[in-house]
Amino acid sequence: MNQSKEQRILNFVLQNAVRGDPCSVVDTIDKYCSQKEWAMNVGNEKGKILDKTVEEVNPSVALELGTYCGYSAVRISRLLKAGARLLTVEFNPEFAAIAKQMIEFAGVQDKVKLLEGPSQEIIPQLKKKYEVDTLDFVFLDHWKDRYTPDTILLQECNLLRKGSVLLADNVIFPGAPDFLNYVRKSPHFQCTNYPSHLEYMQVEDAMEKAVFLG
Ligand SMILES: CCCNc1ncnc2c1ncn2[C@@H]1O[C@H](/C=C/CNC(=O)c2cc(-c3ccc(F)cc3)cc(O)c2O)[C@H](C)[C@H]1O
Ligand SMILES: [Mg+2]
Repeated sequence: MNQSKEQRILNFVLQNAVRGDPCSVVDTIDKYCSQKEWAMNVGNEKGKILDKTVEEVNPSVALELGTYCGYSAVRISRLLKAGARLLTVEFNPEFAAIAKQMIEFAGVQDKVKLLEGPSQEIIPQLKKKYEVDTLDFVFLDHWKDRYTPDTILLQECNLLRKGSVLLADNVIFPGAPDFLNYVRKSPHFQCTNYPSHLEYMQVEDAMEKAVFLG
């Protein structure tokens, strides 16, 4: 049975990155996906916007929707202070298994909890089952038509507090038009757009930051 692209990415990391070094894992994925096979990791250009936002927020509790291979989970968790944690949600078991190995190889497993299942089921469990009070930071990078329903669900579950920061990937390409419409029209969010480019390509893309106002 021939390997999946995601398995090939993981193997390339296991053979070429430095175990326990999250930066080398991120750089090695970027090397593979820019030179050999494109994949939908946030990439290095938008990754720098993600880094800056995470450093600004300095979250104690962060949530990621759409783990995929674990690129942004490793990228985010490498910046977290001692004791801080990232909860990352992935409903595809094959991708969850890849991401788990990626996270462990990078040595960030103590900071990252991978929750396997659909976000619409996991989000309502965060308070009771995963002992979350409120979320300081949320990275949205799953199916683009799920950004809005999950943002509404986060509010309904009282998981956002005044100052909680949402950062959404791909608001230009593939695009998340209803999400942009929702957060920019809502009196509960203060939005900022960060123009960039699609990972590993010269296609325009952007990230949107939406700060919850309470
Ligand atoms: C209903 C379940 C919802 N709840 C869910 N709960 C848990 N996990 C979920 C849920 N919904 C999805 N996931 C997981 O998240 C991942 C999905 C990620 C999706 N990302 C894109 O589609 C994209 C496309 C392009 C792109 C650009 C140019 C192109 F030409 C082609 C593609 C670029 C990009 O940067 C992109 O992030 C993973 C594959 C999938 O299993
Ligand atoms: Mg993306």
